[in-house]
Amino acid sequence: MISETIKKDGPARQGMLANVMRQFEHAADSIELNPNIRKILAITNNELVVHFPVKMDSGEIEVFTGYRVQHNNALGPYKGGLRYHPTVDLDAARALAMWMTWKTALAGLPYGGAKGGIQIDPKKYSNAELERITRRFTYALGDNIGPELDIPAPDVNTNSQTMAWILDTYMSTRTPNERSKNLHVVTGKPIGAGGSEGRDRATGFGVFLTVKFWAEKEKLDLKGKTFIVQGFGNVGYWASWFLEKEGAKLIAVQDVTGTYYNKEGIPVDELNDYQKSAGSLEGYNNAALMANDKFFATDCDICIPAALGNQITASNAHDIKAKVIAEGANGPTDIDAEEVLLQKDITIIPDILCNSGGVIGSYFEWLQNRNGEIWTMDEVMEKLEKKLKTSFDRVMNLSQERGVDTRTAAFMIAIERLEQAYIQRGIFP
Ligand SMILES: NC(=O)C1=CN([C@@H]2O[C@H](COP(=O)(O)OP(=O)(O)OC[C@H]3O[C@@H](n4cnc5c(N)ncnc54)[C@H](O)[C@@H]3O)[C@@H](O)[C@H]2O)C=CC1
Ligand SMILES: O=C(O)CCC(=O)C(=O)O
Repeated sequence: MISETIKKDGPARQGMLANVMRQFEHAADSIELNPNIRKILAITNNELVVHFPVKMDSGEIEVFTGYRVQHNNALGPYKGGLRYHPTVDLDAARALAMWMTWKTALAGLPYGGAKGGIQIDPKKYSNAELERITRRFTYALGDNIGPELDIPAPDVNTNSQTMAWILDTYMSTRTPNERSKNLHVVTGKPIGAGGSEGRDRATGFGVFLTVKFWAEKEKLDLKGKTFIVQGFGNVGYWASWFLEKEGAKLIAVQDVTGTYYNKEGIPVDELNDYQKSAGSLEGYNNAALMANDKFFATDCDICIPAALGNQITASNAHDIKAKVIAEGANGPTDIDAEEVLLQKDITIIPDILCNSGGVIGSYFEWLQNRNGEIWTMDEVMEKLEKKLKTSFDRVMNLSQERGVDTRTAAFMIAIERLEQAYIQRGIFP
């Protein structure tokens, strides 16, 4: 049981799991969540750990460890990304799966929450090896994923190509008659393989939209505002692209190789072109190198963590100067940092709201595959904006009405939706 694991290890274990559990417990207290439902939501439904062998280019065999944690499916099939990273383990997958449950519930989607991945540093492997690793992982997951059961999507170090390999491998295990009915086993696919227009940019677009809604609420103009971005991958790039288009200026960016600063502004597409040719931001010379631990202290209006969890901590939160933190990443702010930020009156657009454009885009892809439809980019973006605006307003209104912080408000809406589902089904009157 998750709660027991955390209690046993005590407060010294400040991982993402401890954070999500404390966020959950705080919101559950605030809505006086039915104690029986609380027990159910505090644990994961299923946890799968697989070890699978793969032949490397050298001919040697390596054995990899993969995870898929399915937290809850009261509202629909499990949904959530697959991460390829050395930090992926059972606790990370549990935490990220729980966040998915709250995220899909808050967005009003017919989904539950799951997450998984492989404990691997993908940079060490060739493309051909990554393809074989992904295909063997898919075999190992077997019938634990499926278009109406558990639908993976991209996350850190996975992309549309990874999803296409999973789709192809999964389909090869179906009978010929079933194959075309399984396109929606994964989302975030390339367009030609059943993907949706707009899913590539959906998360970053959603991050941008929530910043735009915040600015409108505060009666601020985004034109001329400065922003910093940690992580220049799928989420960081697209969030930057849309913000720049609105007239805001990217002045600092950090990736795994370092931190790059230019107070005159860093052109987003130029930076992306550089990254595409160089493989990372390393060596980008239209910006000065800056100490990594000074990144969050940069003088700016908007701060977008869009990399890994637990990046904003008690040790750097005091120095943050931004007026708003838009959490593109999952779990970037730990509990202690959150207290500091709230005291400093910095607005947090919480991850389960801020980055929910991704799973909303995935839902649109899944619906199109399921119904044999193809939507245009404009349709996708319009529907996404409408859904996000509804969520954003609900969170901000509840936060104001109940006098709670924005994260707690977002969790309250999500958890109440789940509570209602259990009660209406008559299991826990
Ligand atoms: N891809 C998606 O649709 C969604 C992603 N997210 C979350 O957004 C975050 C980023 O995901 P993606 O952009 O998809 O990943 P990605 O793999 O495309 O990019 C990750 C970026 O983070 C950087 N990074 C990695 N470790 C770092 C470190 N220690 N310090 C600074 N930068 C570091 C990498 O260099 C890279 O620029 C993750 O937390 C993910 O869970 C959330 C919702 C959906
Ligand atoms: O698109 C999806 O299904 C989920 C993406 C994801 O992993 C996330 O929102 O954290």
